[in-house]
Amino acid sequence: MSAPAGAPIIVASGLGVRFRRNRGSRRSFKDLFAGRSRRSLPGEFWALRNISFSVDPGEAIGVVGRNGQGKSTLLKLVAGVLLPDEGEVAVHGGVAPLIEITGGFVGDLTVRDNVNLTAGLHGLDKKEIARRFDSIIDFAGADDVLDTPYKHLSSGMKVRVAFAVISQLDEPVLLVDEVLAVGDKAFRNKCYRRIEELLAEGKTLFLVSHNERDLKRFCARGLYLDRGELKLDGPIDDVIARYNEDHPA
Ligand SMILES: Nc1ncnc2c1ncn2[C@@H]1O[C@H](COP(=O)(O)OP(=O)(O)OP(=O)(O)O)[C@@H](O)[C@H]1O
Repeated sequence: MSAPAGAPIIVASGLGVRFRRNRGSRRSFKDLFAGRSRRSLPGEFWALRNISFSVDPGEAIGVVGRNGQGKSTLLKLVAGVLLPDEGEVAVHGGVAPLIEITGGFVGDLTVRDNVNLTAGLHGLDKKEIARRFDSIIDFAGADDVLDTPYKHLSSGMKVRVAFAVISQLDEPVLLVDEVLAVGDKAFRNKCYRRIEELLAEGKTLFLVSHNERDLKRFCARGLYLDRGELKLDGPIDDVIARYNEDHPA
Protein backbone atom coordinates (compact mmCIF):
# COMPACT_ATOMS: atom_id res chain seq x y z
CA MET A 1 0.00 0.00 0.00
CA SER A 2 1.50 3.35 -0.92
CA ALA A 3 1.04 6.52 1.10
CA PRO A 4 -1.55 9.04 -0.09
CA ALA A 5 0.06 12.23 -1.43
CA GLY A 6 1.33 14.42 1.40
CA ALA A 7 0.86 11.69 4.03
CA PRO A 8 3.68 10.23 6.11
CA ILE A 9 5.14 6.95 4.89
CA ILE A 10 5.84 5.69 8.43
CA VAL A 11 3.90 6.40 11.58
CA ALA A 12 5.07 4.91 14.88
CA SER A 13 2.86 5.44 17.89
CA GLY A 14 3.75 4.49 21.43
CA LEU A 15 6.04 1.64 20.40
CA GLY A 16 7.28 -0.61 23.15
CA VAL A 17 9.29 -3.84 23.05
CA ARG A 18 9.99 -5.97 26.06
CA PHE A 19 12.75 -8.56 26.16
CA ARG A 20 13.80 -11.03 28.74
CA ARG A 21 17.31 -11.08 30.07
CA ASN A 22 18.91 -14.44 30.83
CA ARG A 23 16.72 -16.18 28.34
CA GLY A 24 18.69 -19.35 28.83
CA SER A 25 18.20 -19.38 32.58
CA ARG A 26 15.93 -21.89 34.22
CA ARG A 27 12.31 -20.96 34.28
CA SER A 28 10.04 -22.11 37.02
CA PHE A 29 6.83 -24.05 36.42
CA LYS A 30 4.98 -21.08 37.77
CA ASP A 31 6.49 -18.91 35.00
CA LEU A 32 5.48 -21.37 32.32
CA PHE A 33 1.84 -21.33 33.30
CA ALA A 34 1.63 -17.66 34.17
CA GLY A 35 0.99 -16.75 30.51
CA ARG A 36 1.14 -13.26 29.11
CA SER A 37 -1.32 -11.90 31.61
CA ARG A 38 1.43 -11.47 34.18
CA ARG A 39 2.73 -8.04 33.22
CA SER A 40 6.38 -8.30 34.05
CA LEU A 41 8.29 -11.48 34.56
CA PRO A 42 11.54 -11.35 36.50
CA GLY A 43 14.39 -10.30 34.21
CA GLU A 44 12.14 -8.59 31.71
CA PHE A 45 13.01 -5.12 30.52
CA TRP A 46 11.78 -2.62 27.99
CA ALA A 47 14.27 -2.37 25.11
CA LEU A 48 12.08 0.42 23.70
CA ARG A 49 9.21 2.34 25.23
CA ASN A 50 6.90 5.21 24.26
CA ILE A 51 8.48 5.70 20.87
CA SER A 52 6.41 7.90 18.56
CA PHE A 53 7.44 9.62 15.34
CA SER A 54 6.36 9.99 11.77
CA VAL A 55 8.41 10.06 8.61
CA ASP A 56 7.62 11.70 5.29
CA PRO A 57 8.49 9.97 2.02
CA GLY A 58 12.04 10.79 0.95
CA GLU A 59 13.35 11.63 4.42
CA ALA A 60 16.73 10.24 5.48
CA ILE A 61 16.94 9.54 9.18
CA GLY A 62 20.02 8.71 11.22
CA VAL A 63 19.48 6.60 14.32
CA VAL A 64 21.97 7.40 17.06
CA GLY A 65 22.68 5.91 20.47
CA ARG A 66 25.16 3.92 22.52
CA ASN A 67 25.42 0.15 22.10
CA GLY A 68 22.35 -1.71 23.25
CA GLN A 69 19.98 1.26 23.35
CA GLY A 70 17.41 -0.15 20.94
CA LYS A 71 18.51 1.07 17.49
CA SER A 72 18.40 -2.31 15.75
CA THR A 73 15.22 -3.18 17.59
CA LEU A 74 13.60 -0.04 16.18
CA LEU A 75 14.66 -0.95 12.65
CA LYS A 76 13.27 -4.45 13.12
CA LEU A 77 9.90 -2.98 14.10
CA VAL A 78 9.86 -0.80 10.97
CA ALA A 79 10.86 -3.84 8.88
CA GLY A 80 8.02 -5.82 10.43
CA VAL A 81 10.28 -8.68 11.48
CA LEU A 82 9.56 -7.97 15.15
CA LEU A 83 6.15 -7.14 16.59
CA PRO A 84 5.82 -4.52 19.33
CA ASP A 85 4.44 -5.41 22.77
CA GLU A 86 2.88 -1.96 22.92
CA GLY A 87 1.83 0.57 20.30
CA GLU A 88 2.00 0.17 16.58
CA VAL A 89 3.94 1.12 13.50
CA ALA A 90 2.28 1.67 10.14
CA VAL A 91 4.43 1.60 7.03
CA HIS A 92 2.80 2.59 3.76
CA GLY A 93 4.91 0.62 1.34
CA GLY A 94 7.43 -2.17 1.33
CA VAL A 95 10.67 -2.13 3.27
CA ALA A 96 14.09 -3.29 2.07
CA PRO A 97 16.01 -4.10 5.25
CA LEU A 98 19.73 -4.63 5.73
CA ILE A 99 19.73 -5.19 9.43
CA GLU A 100 21.71 -8.25 10.29
CA ILE A 101 24.85 -9.52 8.71
CA THR A 102 23.03 -12.47 7.19
CA GLY A 103 20.62 -10.06 5.49
CA GLY A 104 17.89 -12.56 6.37
CA PHE A 105 19.39 -14.93 3.83
CA VAL A 106 19.17 -18.71 4.10
CA GLY A 107 22.57 -20.13 5.02
CA ASP A 108 22.17 -23.47 3.26
CA LEU A 109 21.04 -21.98 -0.04
CA THR A 110 23.53 -20.79 -2.64
CA VAL A 111 24.11 -17.12 -3.38
CA ARG A 112 22.18 -17.55 -6.64
CA ASP A 113 19.15 -19.08 -4.88
CA ASN A 114 19.23 -16.44 -2.14
CA VAL A 115 19.24 -13.60 -4.65
CA ASN A 116 16.27 -15.14 -6.47
CA LEU A 117 14.42 -15.85 -3.23
CA THR A 118 14.89 -12.42 -1.67
CA ALA A 119 14.05 -10.54 -4.86
CA GLY A 120 10.97 -12.75 -5.29
CA LEU A 121 9.84 -12.19 -1.71
CA HIS A 122 10.04 -8.45 -2.35
CA GLY A 123 7.69 -8.71 -5.29
CA LEU A 124 9.96 -8.87 -8.34
CA ASP A 125 8.78 -11.36 -10.96
CA LYS A 126 11.06 -13.87 -12.67
CA LYS A 127 11.69 -11.70 -15.70
CA GLU A 128 12.54 -8.68 -13.59
CA ILE A 129 14.88 -10.72 -11.38
CA ALA A 130 16.63 -12.15 -14.45
CA ARG A 131 17.03 -8.61 -15.80
CA ARG A 132 18.68 -7.37 -12.58
CA PHE A 133 20.58 -10.53 -11.64
CA ASP A 134 23.88 -9.78 -13.35
CA SER A 135 24.12 -6.25 -12.06
CA ILE A 136 23.42 -7.49 -8.50
CA ILE A 137 26.20 -10.08 -8.72
CA ASP A 138 28.47 -7.59 -10.42
CA PHE A 139 27.88 -4.96 -7.73
CA ALA A 140 28.70 -7.52 -5.02
CA GLY A 141 31.70 -8.87 -6.94
CA ALA A 142 30.25 -12.31 -6.25
CA ASP A 143 30.74 -14.09 -9.61
CA ASP A 144 33.06 -16.66 -8.06
CA VAL A 145 30.71 -17.62 -5.26
CA LEU A 146 27.42 -17.86 -7.17
CA ASP A 147 26.97 -21.54 -6.33
CA THR A 148 28.49 -21.41 -2.86
CA PRO A 149 26.16 -21.83 0.13
CA TYR A 150 25.64 -18.42 1.68
CA LYS A 151 26.82 -19.65 5.09
CA HIS A 152 30.30 -20.36 3.67
CA LEU A 153 30.87 -16.76 2.55
CA SER A 154 33.15 -14.45 4.50
CA SER A 155 31.38 -11.81 6.64
CA GLY A 156 32.34 -9.09 4.17
CA MET A 157 31.04 -11.06 1.19
CA LYS A 158 27.76 -11.78 3.00
CA VAL A 159 27.20 -8.06 3.43
CA ARG A 160 28.19 -7.33 -0.16
CA VAL A 161 25.65 -9.78 -1.52
CA ALA A 162 22.93 -8.63 0.89
CA PHE A 163 23.44 -4.94 0.12
CA ALA A 164 23.60 -5.60 -3.63
CA VAL A 165 20.18 -7.27 -3.52
CA ILE A 166 18.51 -4.95 -1.04
CA SER A 167 19.58 -1.87 -2.97
CA GLN A 168 18.15 -3.26 -6.21
CA LEU A 169 14.63 -3.80 -4.91
CA ASP A 170 11.82 -1.39 -5.67
CA GLU A 171 10.77 -0.95 -2.03
CA PRO A 172 10.30 2.71 -1.05
CA VAL A 173 11.90 2.34 2.40
CA LEU A 174 15.53 1.29 2.91
CA LEU A 175 16.88 0.31 6.32
CA VAL A 176 20.62 0.09 6.79
CA ASP A 177 22.09 -1.00 10.09
CA GLU A 178 25.77 -0.81 10.93
CA VAL A 179 26.46 -3.91 8.88
CA LEU A 180 28.12 -1.86 6.15
CA ALA A 181 31.05 -1.27 8.48
CA VAL A 182 32.07 -4.88 7.77
CA GLY A 183 32.75 -4.20 4.08
CA ASP A 184 36.14 -2.94 2.93
CA LYS A 185 36.66 0.74 2.14
CA ALA A 186 36.18 0.47 -1.61
CA PHE A 187 32.95 -1.44 -1.21
CA ARG A 188 31.68 0.92 1.47
CA ASN A 189 32.20 3.85 -0.85
CA LYS A 190 30.34 2.02 -3.58
CA CYS A 191 27.45 1.44 -1.17
CA TYR A 192 27.42 5.10 -0.17
CA ARG A 193 27.21 6.18 -3.79
CA ARG A 194 24.32 3.75 -4.29
CA ILE A 195 22.57 5.13 -1.21
CA GLU A 196 22.91 8.62 -2.65
CA GLU A 197 21.31 7.44 -5.89
CA LEU A 198 18.43 5.85 -3.99
CA LEU A 199 17.87 9.05 -2.00
CA ALA A 200 17.88 11.06 -5.22
CA GLU A 201 15.15 8.71 -6.48
CA GLY A 202 13.07 9.74 -3.47
CA LYS A 203 13.47 6.67 -1.26
CA THR A 204 13.15 6.90 2.49
CA LEU A 205 16.21 5.86 4.51
CA PHE A 206 16.91 4.80 8.06
CA LEU A 207 20.61 4.61 8.79
CA VAL A 208 22.06 3.33 12.04
CA SER A 209 25.64 4.48 12.40
CA HIS A 210 28.26 5.50 14.93
CA ASN A 211 30.04 7.51 12.27
CA GLU A 212 29.18 11.22 12.45
CA ARG A 213 30.45 11.93 8.97
CA ASP A 214 28.22 9.30 7.41
CA LEU A 215 25.24 10.46 9.43
CA LYS A 216 25.73 14.07 8.36
CA ARG A 217 26.38 13.08 4.77
CA PHE A 218 23.09 11.25 4.28
CA CYS A 219 20.66 12.32 6.96
CA ALA A 220 18.89 15.61 7.60
CA ARG A 221 17.08 14.29 10.65
CA GLY A 222 18.13 12.15 13.58
CA LEU A 223 16.54 10.01 16.25
CA TYR A 224 18.54 9.67 19.45
CA LEU A 225 17.74 6.60 21.51
CA ASP A 226 18.90 6.24 25.07
CA ARG A 227 17.83 3.54 27.51
CA GLY A 228 15.05 2.58 25.14
CA GLU A 229 13.59 6.09 25.07
CA LEU A 230 13.48 8.56 22.21
CA LYS A 231 15.52 11.35 23.76
CA LEU A 232 15.57 13.63 20.77
CA ASP A 233 13.98 13.76 17.34
CA GLY A 234 15.38 16.70 15.37
CA PRO A 235 17.94 17.96 12.85
CA ILE A 236 20.87 15.55 12.65
CA ASP A 237 23.38 18.19 13.85
CA ASP A 238 21.36 18.82 17.01
CA VAL A 239 20.95 15.10 17.61
CA ILE A 240 24.68 14.43 17.27
CA ALA A 241 25.54 17.44 19.46
CA ARG A 242 23.19 16.22 22.20
CA TYR A 243 24.54 12.68 22.00
CA ASN A 244 28.12 13.96 22.31
CA GLU A 245 27.14 16.17 25.23
CA ASP A 246 25.55 13.25 27.07
CA HIS A 247 28.35 10.85 26.26
CA PRO A 248 31.66 12.67 25.80
CA ALA A 249 34.39 10.45 24.34
N1 LIG B 1 15.95 -11.18 21.08
C1 LIG B 1 16.38 -10.54 22.16
N2 LIG B 1 16.20 -11.07 23.40
C2 LIG B 1 16.61 -10.45 24.52
N3 LIG B 1 17.21 -9.23 24.51
C3 LIG B 1 17.43 -8.65 23.32
C4 LIG B 1 17.03 -9.26 22.08
N4 LIG B 1 17.36 -8.41 21.07
C5 LIG B 1 17.94 -7.34 21.62
N5 LIG B 1 17.98 -7.48 22.98
C6 LIG B 1 18.48 -6.49 23.94
O1 LIG B 1 17.74 -5.27 23.73
C7 LIG B 1 18.58 -4.14 23.90
C8 LIG B 1 18.58 -3.30 22.64
O2 LIG B 1 19.26 -4.01 21.62
P1 LIG B 1 19.55 -3.40 20.17
O3 LIG B 1 20.24 -4.48 19.38
O4 LIG B 1 18.31 -2.83 19.62
O5 LIG B 1 20.57 -2.24 20.50
P2 LIG B 1 21.42 -1.31 19.53
O6 LIG B 1 21.18 0.08 19.97
O7 LIG B 1 21.14 -1.66 18.12
O8 LIG B 1 22.92 -1.72 19.90
P3 LIG B 1 24.30 -1.75 19.05
O9 LIG B 1 24.76 -0.33 18.86
O10 LIG B 1 25.21 -2.50 19.96
O11 LIG B 1 24.02 -2.49 17.77
C9 LIG B 1 19.93 -4.68 24.30
O12 LIG B 1 20.01 -4.70 25.70
C10 LIG B 1 19.94 -6.10 23.75
O13 LIG B 1 20.78 -6.93 24.50
